[in-house]
Amino acid sequence: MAQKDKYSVLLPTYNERKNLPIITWLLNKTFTENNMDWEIIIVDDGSPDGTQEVAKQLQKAYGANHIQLKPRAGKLGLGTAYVHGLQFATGNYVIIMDADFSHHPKFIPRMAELQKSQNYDIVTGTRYAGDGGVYGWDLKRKFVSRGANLFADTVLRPGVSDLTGSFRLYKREVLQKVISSTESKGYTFQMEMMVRAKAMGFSVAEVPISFVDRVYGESKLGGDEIVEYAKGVLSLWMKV
Ligand SMILES: Nc1nc2c(ncn2[C@@H]2O[C@H](COP(=O)(O)OP(=O)(O)O[C@H]3O[C@H](CO)[C@@H](O)[C@H](O)[C@@H]3O)[C@@H](O)[C@H]2O)c(=O)[nH]1
Ligand SMILES: [Mg+2]
Repeated sequence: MAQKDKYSVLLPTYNERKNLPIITWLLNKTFTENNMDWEIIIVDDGSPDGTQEVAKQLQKAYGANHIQLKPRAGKLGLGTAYVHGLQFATGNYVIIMDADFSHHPKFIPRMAELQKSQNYDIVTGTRYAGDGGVYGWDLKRKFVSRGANLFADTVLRPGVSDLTGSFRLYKREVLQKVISSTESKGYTFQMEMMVRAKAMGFSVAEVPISFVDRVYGESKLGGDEIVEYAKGVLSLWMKV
């Protein structure tokens, strides 16, 4: 008999003490209601706000079979947080998402269903197709995000509507292959992953999602990340 599918969620956190209990509760609810096997791998980068203490409480509440804690000593960036977390994933599918409930777990069953329908390698959430959208960002942040997508799309033509978004479902071995060829460390990571996945011939489907800006805490996206991103697009253009 085939083994039952299991979904491993990689959840990078930096100062998400207030968000973590709610996102965990929502994930548990979604997976339980949809009869899906699950685990969450929390990769906390030594958050000064005590995120790890909260994570330990959650592990007690939901069980170590559902919550793995895989912290790192300091803030080493979003891209490498996924690389770190992936080593511990026991599921045959891996979901990456943000911990600040900008990515609502309610989209996960839809992503899983679409994946199954044609055995897709990757299903990505998109803010920029169908009834997807962004809520709560100011004009400047919207402009930066749109501009970043347009820039990469024009230069690299991967044919995916949301390149910088990070709500995605992968077959585990596909994520392993793509991640091992990816060089970016920070926010550029998502875009590089998708461009490389397409270049490697993996199939990608899209689910429109609504991205809602965080309620608690602050975004960690800074000006230097934007410069890194532009550099990342151009260096991929030379390579892929
Ligand atoms: N472990 C770890 N986690 C991090 C780090 N930097 C950010 N995070 C975590 O990564 C998630 C996203 O970070 P945010 O700071 O909330 O990102 P955002 O500004 O809302 O950006 C969103 O949009 C970007 C552009 O579309 C996306 O690239 C990004 O992934 C995210 O979806 C959150 O769970 C945050 O705690 C880090 O260095 N280390
Ligand atoms: Mg956020």
